[in-house]
Amino acid sequence: MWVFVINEIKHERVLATDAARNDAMNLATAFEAHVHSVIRLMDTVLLDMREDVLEHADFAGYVDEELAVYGNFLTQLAVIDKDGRLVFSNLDANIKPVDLSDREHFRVHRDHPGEDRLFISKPVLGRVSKQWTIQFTRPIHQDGEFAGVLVLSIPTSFFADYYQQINVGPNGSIALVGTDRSLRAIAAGAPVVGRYGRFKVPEDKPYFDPNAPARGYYEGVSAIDGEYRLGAYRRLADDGVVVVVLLSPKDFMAAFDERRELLIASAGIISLLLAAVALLIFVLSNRYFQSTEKLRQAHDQLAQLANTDVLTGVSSRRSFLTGLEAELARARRHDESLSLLMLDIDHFKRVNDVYGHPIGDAVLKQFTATCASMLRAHDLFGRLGGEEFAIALPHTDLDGARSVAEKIRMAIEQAPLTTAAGNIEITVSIGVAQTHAGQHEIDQLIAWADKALYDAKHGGRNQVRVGRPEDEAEG
Ligand SMILES: Nc1nc2c(ncn2[C@@H]2O[C@H](COP(=O)(O)OP(=O)(O)OP(=O)(O)O)[C@@H](O)[C@H]2O)c(=O)[nH]1
Repeated sequence: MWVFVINEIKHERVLATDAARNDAMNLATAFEAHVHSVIRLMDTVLLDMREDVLEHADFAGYVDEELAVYGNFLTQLAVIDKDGRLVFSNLDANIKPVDLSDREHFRVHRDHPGEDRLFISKPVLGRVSKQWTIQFTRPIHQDGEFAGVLVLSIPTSFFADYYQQINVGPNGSIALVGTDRSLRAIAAGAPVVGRYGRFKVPEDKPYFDPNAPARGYYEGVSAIDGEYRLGAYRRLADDGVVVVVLLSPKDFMAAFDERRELLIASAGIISLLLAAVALLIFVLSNRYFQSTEKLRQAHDQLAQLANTDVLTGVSSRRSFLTGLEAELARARRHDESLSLLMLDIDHFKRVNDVYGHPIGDAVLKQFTATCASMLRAHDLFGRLGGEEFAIALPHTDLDGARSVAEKIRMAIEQAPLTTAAGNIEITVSIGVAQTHAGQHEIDQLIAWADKALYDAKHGGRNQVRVGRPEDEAEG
């Protein structure tokens, strides 16, 4: 999810920047058209008035008529003679000649007497008008000689006020820059108007390069206020001016910043929710596994209890019979012998009667321990009930089984069992039966072993008897 959010933010940043570049260029294109038409208009007025000046000795009346057409926005029409003296201004009928020979808009025409071209000056503080104005000038020629300069002034605010109406954001600006690096007009948040005339736009701007395209983008830090901006420019090469639109990321990235914060906040909330859900799942599953584990342990305990005789620790009757069935099946599969011993302690009742039931229990435990010590790991030993036990001997034929039974009988007879009531001697009677390749059922095998045990008891006890299938048949 965070990968998506980061990619989305990157993508939207690119989109916001692209949109700002488009906006800047669209504005620059619109202002270029505006500047172009203003310049053409100024030049037309200049040319008309020059005709009036040249053709009418009392041209002042014609000038007033012409200026009235354009309302207030033309500040002044002035005539400078060939020596640079201001000899006419529509603002002051009784003007005293003012020396303007140092002004660029005079010198540029005087120094190129063969040329009749429009010149647009940088803003100057008018010595008569007392306003910051831009001068549109044309030379006056009489009899092929340079005779002076006609000056039409408009206030810098003419452009700036117009630009100010356009929303370029609180930190954006629109400027009309001369290719001589002086600002002609600017509408911006920064207070730069008072610096007209002194301020020079840094020369590293791409639009000052005569080989650069007439329109383009650039970005960088403003020389006026040090703020980073994205710019679009359009150059009017013939008129020596460039229209520059500067937009600030503070403005055009504001919507993007809001959206980025929204995206990050949303992703954060979703992450927290996912973490909470993951934690919940972890806690629940942990509890589930814990309870499952407890259940499994309880189940194992129950199975253990069900399969084991509590007193002696040997297999319970049910478990022993299940094991015996499995061994019969295995003997059947592997064509092997399987023998069964049935054991019954002789006169066990007397032990209980003489020593008490707890001592009887202790005797039972020691009896099973003695028997178990004589068995192999895969032999089965179970308590069928009371003092009656059974032992299954896999892979064991009748001789082998009889031998095991005899060893057990002797061990019980010879090893008196140690109890709290002293040593107690007991004996055991054992019946043996055998089947080969599992060809008989479990009940039959048990019956034969039972019969052999019965024989041992009636034969005098403390002995081993063998029950054979043929005995059953004969019996
Ligand atoms: N202490 C104790 N005695 C038990 C337990 N289970 C059975 N008995 C006793 O074992 C005795 C079995 O007696 P009988 O079946 O008469 O046989 P016996 O006395 O062993 O005589 P024979 O089998 O004929 O040699 C009974 O007194 C039962 O109460 C037990 O778990 N603990």
